[in-house]
Amino acid sequence: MLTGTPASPGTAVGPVARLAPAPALPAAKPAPGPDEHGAALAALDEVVAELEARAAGLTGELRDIMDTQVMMARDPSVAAGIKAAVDRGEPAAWAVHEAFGVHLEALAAIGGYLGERVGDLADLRDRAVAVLLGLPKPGLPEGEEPYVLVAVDLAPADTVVLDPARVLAIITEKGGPTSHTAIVARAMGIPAVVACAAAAELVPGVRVIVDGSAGSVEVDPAEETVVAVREAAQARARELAAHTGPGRTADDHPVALLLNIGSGDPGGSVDAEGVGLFRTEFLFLDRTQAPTYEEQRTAYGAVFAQYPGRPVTVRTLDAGADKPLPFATAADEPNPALGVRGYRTARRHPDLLKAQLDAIAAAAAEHTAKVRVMAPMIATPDEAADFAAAARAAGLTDVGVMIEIPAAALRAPALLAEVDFASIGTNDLSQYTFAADRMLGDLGDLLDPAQPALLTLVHMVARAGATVGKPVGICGEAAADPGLAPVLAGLGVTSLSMSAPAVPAVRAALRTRTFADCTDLAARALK
Ligand SMILES: C=C(OP(=O)(O)O)C(=O)O
Ligand SMILES: [Mg+2]
Repeated sequence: MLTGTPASPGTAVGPVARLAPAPALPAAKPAPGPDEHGAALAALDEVVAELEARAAGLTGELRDIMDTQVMMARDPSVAAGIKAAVDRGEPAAWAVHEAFGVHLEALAAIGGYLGERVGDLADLRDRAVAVLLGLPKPGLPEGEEPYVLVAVDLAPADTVVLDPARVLAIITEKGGPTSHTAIVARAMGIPAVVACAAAAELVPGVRVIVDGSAGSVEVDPAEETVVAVREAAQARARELAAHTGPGRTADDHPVALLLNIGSGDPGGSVDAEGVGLFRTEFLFLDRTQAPTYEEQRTAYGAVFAQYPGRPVTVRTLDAGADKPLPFATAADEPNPALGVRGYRTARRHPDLLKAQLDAIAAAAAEHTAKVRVMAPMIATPDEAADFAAAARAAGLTDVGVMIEIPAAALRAPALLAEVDFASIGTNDLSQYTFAADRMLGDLGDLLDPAQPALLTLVHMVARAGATVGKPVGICGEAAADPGLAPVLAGLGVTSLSMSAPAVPAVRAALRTRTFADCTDLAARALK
């Protein structure tokens, strides 16, 4: 039995498949053939064709990530670098390696968001080199058999093409519960265990049982165990399907179940009461300039159209830190998580916020969705008041703030006096309460949303909301945890917002307890 950090709930059984490693250039360099330049370009064409085929079935943010990678492969300076190396007598694989290497160093030196694309460029290089050396391409295993994917960590380009029909579960040696891998796995409903260092020893083909709720991996289980796990999973699926409709406890205390959406909106057909967090960053990422007012208005309208009569909570741009933007974020901040990010971006770029609020208001006027708007990373009542004034000036009437900074939770009554609702972002609130980088798997214990200090802050905000009769929801990953949902309800939150696959288990967890059970659990959790 191996243990790691639970990252996406559910159990699965299947054979291990590993992410193919990057190919290494052989120590002995062969003499160049007659057309090394042609061979190198053909290998690059093959890689591009494959990436384009992957991109074809995608939309939104995932599509953008793939398109950018294709653009990198097509960059004329890469072709020029290959030609120069071949002219100096390098064989094709070496020429490709060298040409990409120059760009890799340059990107890494720039740092920030561009620096983070180093992995994408290295992936292109490795794919082309693998073609030239006749080795398997790095990345996801090929073939049709479903498997349990094991990796050190997953590159964004790998996570975007994960197929839930083939990937039964994910185990990574690194990564934390709020890492990219974990978020994508939860959004796709794939069980996952991260920060499982011992997974390094798992050999391809061995059968494992992955329990994404417990964070455990059983290696080579007995047949009876496999049968029992499969039966339990089927029974669980039947139990979840038995509950539908709005979120409420066994004695009908309402806790609204809302969706977290971004570019990949699951649409209005999901059995949820509306949208609790519409992340708008996807419109702004991978671009050199902000999207225009018209572009934004169209994009927001397309989402509002999916939720007639239901709440859609739009979060204004949350740039900076893990989401740097060339036109909005300074590349040289020594500590971007504590920098000019989230709502603070409006200090330098008030025009960005104004255009966004205007576009949201214009799109809202064209649809019946109950559009709410909230700002990320609000720290003080003054910021809440300024944001509320800007949103109301744009014509928006239901205005809120995210509580992601301990200062905001501590002053919740004063903040709530300025706005209509609050939504607690537990991912960042954990990070700032525990001074623990939300991406670090090593600090998973501190980032555990059941930490009493975090629950104490949630309680303070929920109580402040109850006192003045204003809703206080949670839209961080804590809201997707069925084990924690009754505790959060008992602390007094009025809604839980999560990715679509998480809704049924959270709904069932609430339905099977009375509100008195929930308050009792909450009191015990606080202790
Ligand atoms: C919901 C949150 O925002 P994000 O994950 O987008 O920072 C959060 O911080 O909990
Ligand atoms: Mg946040």
